[in-house]
Amino acid sequence: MVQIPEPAKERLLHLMRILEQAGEGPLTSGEIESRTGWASHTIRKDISYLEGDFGSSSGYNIPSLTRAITESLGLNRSRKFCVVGLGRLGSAYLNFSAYQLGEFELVAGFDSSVNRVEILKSPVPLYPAYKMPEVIGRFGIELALLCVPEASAQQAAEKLAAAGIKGIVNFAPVVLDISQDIVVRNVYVADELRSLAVKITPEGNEA
Ligand SMILES: NC(=O)c1ccc[n+]([C@@H]2O[C@H](COP(=O)([O-])OP(=O)(O)OC[C@H]3O[C@@H](n4cnc5c(N)ncnc54)[C@H](O)[C@@H]3O)[C@@H](O)[C@H]2O)c1
Repeated sequence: MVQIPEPAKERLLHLMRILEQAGEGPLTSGEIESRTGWASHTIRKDISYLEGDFGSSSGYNIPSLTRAITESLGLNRSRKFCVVGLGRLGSAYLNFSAYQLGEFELVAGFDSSVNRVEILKSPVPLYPAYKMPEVIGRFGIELALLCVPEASAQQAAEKLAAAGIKGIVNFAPVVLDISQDIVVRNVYVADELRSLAVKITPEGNEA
């Protein structure tokens, strides 16, 4: 199988979201360019990593291209995930409707506060944090959204690692020090704002 470079994978994931919203199609590389700002040759190069025939002169066939991206990126099977830390942020993710879209299945929530677990209304079962090893193993949970305070994040991540979790989306503003076998994505709003600020600041302008 062709090795797809990481930046191309990121763009293909973004393209998948565009395809999901594009309706019947077909969709031309020019239309993709105008929605993303990526150069047409970059789009064509990214799509060339995929196996199959999606058409291109009059536009890409949306269902075929979506299927090819899904298969090439290994997204063609369902994965179970949990939310750890059920405060303001974590409890919002418990009810996020996008999870009903398919490939990710929310199966459990955990919090160190037994009281929180008992009072919160949730579409999935909630457990005290000490049950993470048992529940994660029993359901085969692969991924976790980590929504605990900064001071608890490292310890909670270590517990998730010991329980066999494979990937963590870390919302706490701390860089986790855990096994490199576990994939971590850090999601910080402050970083996104910084990234915007960098982009809108003219080069060399220190103000
Ligand atoms: N990434 C972002 O852009 C962004 C935005 C907002 C908040 N945050 C971060 O998200 C985290 C959660 O924020 P919040 O406002 O929901 O906090 P919160 O205080 O409302 O909730 C935290 C929850 O985590 C639980 N908890 C604490 N230690 C735990 C552990 N070891 N195991 C399981 N549960 C544990 C607490 O009982 C509490 O219910 C914080 O680190 C915050 O800085 C990030």
